[in-house]
Amino acid sequence: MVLPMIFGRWSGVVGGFLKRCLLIATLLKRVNSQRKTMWNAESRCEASARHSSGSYRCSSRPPVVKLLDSHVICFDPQPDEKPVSARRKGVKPTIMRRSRDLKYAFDRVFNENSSQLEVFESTLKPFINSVLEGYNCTCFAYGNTGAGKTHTMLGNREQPGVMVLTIQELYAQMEADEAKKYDVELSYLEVYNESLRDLLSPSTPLPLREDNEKGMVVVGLSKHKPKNAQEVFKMLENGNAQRTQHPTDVNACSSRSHAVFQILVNQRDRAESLQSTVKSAKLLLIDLAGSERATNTTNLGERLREGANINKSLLALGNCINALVTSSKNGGEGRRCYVPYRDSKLTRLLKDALGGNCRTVMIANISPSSLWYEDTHNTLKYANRAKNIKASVTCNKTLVDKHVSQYAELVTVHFRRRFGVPC
Ligand SMILES: Nc1ncnc2c1ncn2[C@@H]1O[C@H](COP(=O)(O)OP(=O)(O)OP(=O)(O)O)[C@@H](O)[C@H]1O
Repeated sequence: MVLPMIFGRWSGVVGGFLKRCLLIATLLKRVNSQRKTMWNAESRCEASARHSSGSYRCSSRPPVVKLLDSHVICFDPQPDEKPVSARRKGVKPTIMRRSRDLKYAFDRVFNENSSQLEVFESTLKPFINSVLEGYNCTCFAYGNTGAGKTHTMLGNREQPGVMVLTIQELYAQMEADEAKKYDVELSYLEVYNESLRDLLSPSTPLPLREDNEKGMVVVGLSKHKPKNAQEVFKMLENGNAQRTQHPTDVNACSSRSHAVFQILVNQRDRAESLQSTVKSAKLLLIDLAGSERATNTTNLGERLREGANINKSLLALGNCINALVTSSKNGGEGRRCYVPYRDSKLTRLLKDALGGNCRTVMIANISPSSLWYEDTHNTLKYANRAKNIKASVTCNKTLVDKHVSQYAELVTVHFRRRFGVPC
């Protein structure tokens, strides 16, 4: 069933830490060339079927958001003025509540007709070059349950999401680069009810440890070395089949866990020399579970417990964002704020992505329906705050000197190449 636009889903993108200045710079505070915060915002509305059982039956009220242009979205807009003739006849306005007319600006706000490709091009595509240059990057989708996060991140066969498009583009660029040798390692896990589970090699809950050099390490997480994009898609599919999803009254296929897909790209020069540059970068693609109000749902038992854990971790994420924003504001004056990363597994995992050496793009998915009035407002406030986080990013590059014992081997290789002797 195709429903009118008003009942569809809107998804938004708030992007951050992009080095290139894409869009609305006016709201963004720049520090220096290495410390720039950029955020994108997108909003899309889908004229698609909606799971609308029980209390989620579609409303005929006007949408609670209005796109002013590709950078600004208005929450709770003033209702359009009624024609004078209608007012004279005593026709009541359709919206009785006081309009707040709040405007939020982001790097990019998409409309209901934006394709997955457009979303990808404004969010993750610029990150592919960054990853190949040795910068850590993260993309995560945030929003209330049923707002379209999984659709944006994973999509489906007809409309592949940004994760799929990113993998495709990443492999295309690596294969086209003849000067470098790439080595890809990936892992896929979920945070379910505050425990970590491997999605590619199901096991008991995994512990999380902090390592001085490697950052956060999930002990026992399986690592895989795909040879091409097709193998990555297969792993992604297998992992998604293992992910905890259950129908709720909001979403027939609701994600009950946060899914974290990690790709580690190592690269070095193909040409043999005594000194070579090794670059490595981590790309995290995260589909967060959706926030849900117990009063807005009829979830009971296990679903209610899952919902409470999801909300708890998203609240912890919000607290970290608040603290990081305060730190960014105080940064210049030397006052740093305590960031409560340890409040949840999710924030511990995302520590580097949020406040470390990482470029991050946040995708904020929202619904235009007045049924989600408070949730949509919260998502916009969340994203609006997050765009003020400033990151300091550096390239993960090491110069490797060959050991003397390897010199003889190198000389032989050069000699053979020069005289056409097969190695
Ligand atoms: N842009 C879109 N185009 C077409 N269908 C969409 C779009 N956004 C969402 N949907 C559909 O809406 C439903 C709910 O979306 P989705 O599962 O992505 O929500 P979610 O935010 O991930 O929810 P949860 O947090 O509960 O997992 C799905 O059936 C999905 O296919």
